[in-house]
Formats: sequence, structure tokens, C-alpha cells
Amino acid sequence: MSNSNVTVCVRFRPLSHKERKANDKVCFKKLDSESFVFKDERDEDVIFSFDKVFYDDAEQSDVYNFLAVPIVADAVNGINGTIISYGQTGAGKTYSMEGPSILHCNELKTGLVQRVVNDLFECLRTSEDITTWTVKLSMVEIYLEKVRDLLDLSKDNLQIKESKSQGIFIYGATEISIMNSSDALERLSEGIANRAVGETQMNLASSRSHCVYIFSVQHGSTADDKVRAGKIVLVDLAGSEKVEKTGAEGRVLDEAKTINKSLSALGNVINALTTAKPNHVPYRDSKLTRILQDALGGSSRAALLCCCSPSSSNAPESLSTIRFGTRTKLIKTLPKLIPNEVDSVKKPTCYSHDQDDPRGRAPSKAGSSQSEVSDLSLDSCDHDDLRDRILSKLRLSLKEEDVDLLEELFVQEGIIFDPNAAMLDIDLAFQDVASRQIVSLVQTVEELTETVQELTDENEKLRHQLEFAQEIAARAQCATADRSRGALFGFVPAAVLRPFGFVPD
Ligand SMILES: Nc1ncnc2c1ncn2[C@@H]1O[C@H](COP(=O)(O)OP(=O)(O)OP(=O)(O)O)[C@@H](O)[C@H]1O
Repeated sequence: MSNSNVTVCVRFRPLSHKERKANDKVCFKKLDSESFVFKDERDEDVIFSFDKVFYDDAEQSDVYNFLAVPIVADAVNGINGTIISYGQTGAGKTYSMEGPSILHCNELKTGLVQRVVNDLFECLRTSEDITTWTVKLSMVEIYLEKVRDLLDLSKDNLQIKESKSQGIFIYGATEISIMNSSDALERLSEGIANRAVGETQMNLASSRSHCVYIFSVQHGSTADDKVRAGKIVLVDLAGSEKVEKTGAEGRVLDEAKTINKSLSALGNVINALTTAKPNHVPYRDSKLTRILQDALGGSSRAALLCCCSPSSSNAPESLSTIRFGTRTKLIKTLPKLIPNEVDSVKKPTCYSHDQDDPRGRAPSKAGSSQSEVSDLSLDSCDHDDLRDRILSKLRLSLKEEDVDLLEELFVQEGIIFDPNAAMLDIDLAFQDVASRQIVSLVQTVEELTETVQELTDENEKLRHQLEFAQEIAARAQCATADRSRGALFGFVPAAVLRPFGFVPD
């Protein structure tokens, strides 16, 4: 494996029935499990090497074991991980991610997503140190630069935010608590079905949107009494083929352009990350790159699966996918992977070994579903305790009087001391109040600057008026003096008065 945080693999699917029938030739020559020969743009043989190459005989479990096992293990240790499938339409991205069906497929064909889920619960259940845990699922798709919640279709334009504690996250995305793998798979299939609903409603083809699965894991451990939080993000990207080749028109053309834009934004981010000292990495250029910011920027582990058609009729698209993989392999982020340790107020409230039934299912409350849609609820935390914890945390970095002021403001917000408030709400309320304070301070400074300017102008005006008044007064004084002198010595000739200074020379 490379010394990068990003593992890059290539997968050639088998020739399809149609390709076989058309007598298509295979466009690559296998060298070994890490390299192959492929003709470049000038029709010259080039050797390409990756962390691993999966050929048509590779099994789904091979891909999982190489690509995903380390990521699942890391997530349980509190390190975030992302797995991305990239390639042209029909190259095998969804097959690799989901297999032929998320719910109904045999062990051989089971995709990465199901295997991740199975292993995740297996790790949590069998670890002797882990006492309690929560696993949550969110599922969104990015279509025409909008983030749509696949677990709640009414949320069709979610925003991507960043916080110190959580990094990049999708604000307001539905999070479903899942108890075990079969529960997870049912929820996943609902999300996938929602994607299909969208497809018929909007006449979409799956390859025109990017699909993002997010599993958030939190667990407490007896070993060090710490709470760890890790995230596994799986991304099934839209097809990477060129617009010209699709012959698209109208809305389909717009879709293709948006996909191309977000994929080229992804390429630009990767290019920026492969330069020695990137000045600016354009994560904000698309929703996709923003969501992948943590994955590519070095704070988490990432794996890219470049899916290729083996057919010579798709050789240019496959070459472009391979080149994308080659560039990604050059990302040399420092492996600064620090486990996310969570403040104890976020302790997972959920499921322990004891609560599992023999099949690994946690008990459900009567009348409630196995899964519950929720945010990070703090229901186990006592109201006053929560307030004290938050305020003492704030006191570490702020002045006492500022904390008092914030306390007042938070109370006005009416969120922070609600024991049922989600940590996310608290975080956002804090950011909100802080940013409102900043905005109001900036406004105050602007107003003060304006007032100072007005006063300076006024002052200047008054100074002029004063000088003018002084001059008038001086002239009036002179005139009065002249008049009195005239009255006193009016009958005396000036020549007589001059030597005594009563008239000017
Ligand atoms: N490794 C594989 N083994 C067997 N069949 C495969 C493999 N990879 C892909 N296929 C088959 O090839 C076809 C296209 O694959 P898939 O739908 O995964 O492509 P895709 O890249 O996700 O396309 P799109 O971008 O349109 O969603 C499917 O019928 C799938 O079953």
C-alpha cells in the first residue's frame, strides 16, 4: 500500500453479454495483481500500477477485504473513512457497491455496502472493550448540485456545513439509528427505492446522480473510558463519460454538464492536493467535493475504486478513469489520523451486548419500529449537569464575563439548556449566536465609524463658522473703534492724530 491516506484500485468487470456478442476485444493486458498494460492516447503501451487491480475473476469479497476492511476497523477506532466508486456508466460502480440487489443476493455477489454493515456490527458485538454503541445511517444523493435526502424525500436541498467537532456534515439529513445489519439493509433498500422513485418522477437514470451512504458509529469502551466516533462514507458516483459522447440534449444535457462539472471539480481538488504545497484547494466548487473534503484532505482514510469496462469499444473512457486513478494516487496527505474522541456528554445511549437478542437484534419498544429516526439525543443527561459542562468548557477558552454574556444569549435562544436538544443544535446555536454577535459587533463598528466621520465633518464645519465669526467680530470691533475715534477726534485732522497712533499710517 502507498504511504498516502488514499488507496486506489482499478476493477475491470467481465465483458458483458452484449460486448461478447459484438466480439469486442479486451483492451488491457494483465501483468500482475497491481499492474496492467493499457494503450494510451497515442496508441502506445503504457504500464499502469495501483495498490491493487481486480480483474474479471475477482470476487466481491476480494474487493471488500482489500479496500474496506481497514476502513471499517478504523471507523470502530474513531477514524473516519470514505470509499468512492468512480467510472463511466455501466462500468460496475453500483455492482461493486451494492451487488445486484441490496437485499436479495447470494454471499458471492454481496456488495461493499452490505459487507461494511455486517462487519461493522460484528466488530461492535465481538469487541470485549466496547460496552455501548450507536450506529446511524444517512443516505443522500447529489443531483443537479442539490443534496436530496433519500430517507426523507421532502428534504430536497440540504446544506453542507462544517463544525469543529464534526468536520463536514450534511445539516438536517435524516439519521436513522440502526440496531443490526438486517435492520440496516432494510433501511438501505428503502433509500435505494426512494432513489428509484426519484428516477421515475424526474425521469432520472441512477448514473446521473451521486449517491452517498453515511454510517456514523459511536461507542464507549471499558478500556479507557473514552467515547469514540467514526464515520464511514460510501459514494457511488455518477457516470464519468464525456458529454459529447452521450449526445445529450435539453435537461439531460444540463444533467451531464453538472455531473461533468462536479467530477472535474473533484479532479481539480485532486490536482491541488497533489501539488507540493497547495495554496488553495477548491473544495467549495461543488457539493460533491465539499462532502468529500475530509476524506481527501487528510483527516480520514479514503479508498477509490476505479471501475472500468474491459471492452475496447470503451477504451477511451477506461483510459480516462485510469488516469483519474493515477492522479489520485499522487495525493500524499500526511497520515495524521487521529481518533475522534467525543465529549462525554455525547456518550452513546444505545445498545450493548446485553441488550442484543441471540440474533444480534436489540430489543424494540412495544409499538415502535426497530429503527428510530433521531438526532444525537441527550436524554440521558441531566439538565443542570449539561449546562455546567457546557459553561465550564466555554470558560476554558473565553473570559468569565463573556461566558456570562453567552449564557444569557443562549438562554434567550432557548435551546442550549433544553436537555432534549441535539448536540448538533447546540453546536449550531453556539455558532449562530457567535456569528450574530460578530455581525452585530461589525455593524456597531461601522456605525461608530460613520458617527466619528459625521462628528469630524461637523467639527470642521463649526471650526469654519467659528473662524468666520471671529473675523466678523474682529472687523466689528475695528469698526466700532474707528467710530469712537471719529466721535472723539472727528474735528482733529488726521495728520495731527497720526503721531499718537490714533489713525493708521
Ligand atoms: N464485476 C462484475 N461482475 C459481474 N457483473 C458485473 C460486474 N460489474 C458490473 N457488472 C454488471 O454490469 C452492468 C453495469 O454495472 P453497474 O450498474 O454496476 O454500472 P455502473 O457503473 O453503476 O453504471 P451507472 O453509472 O449507470 O449506474 C450490470 O448489469 C452489472 O450487473
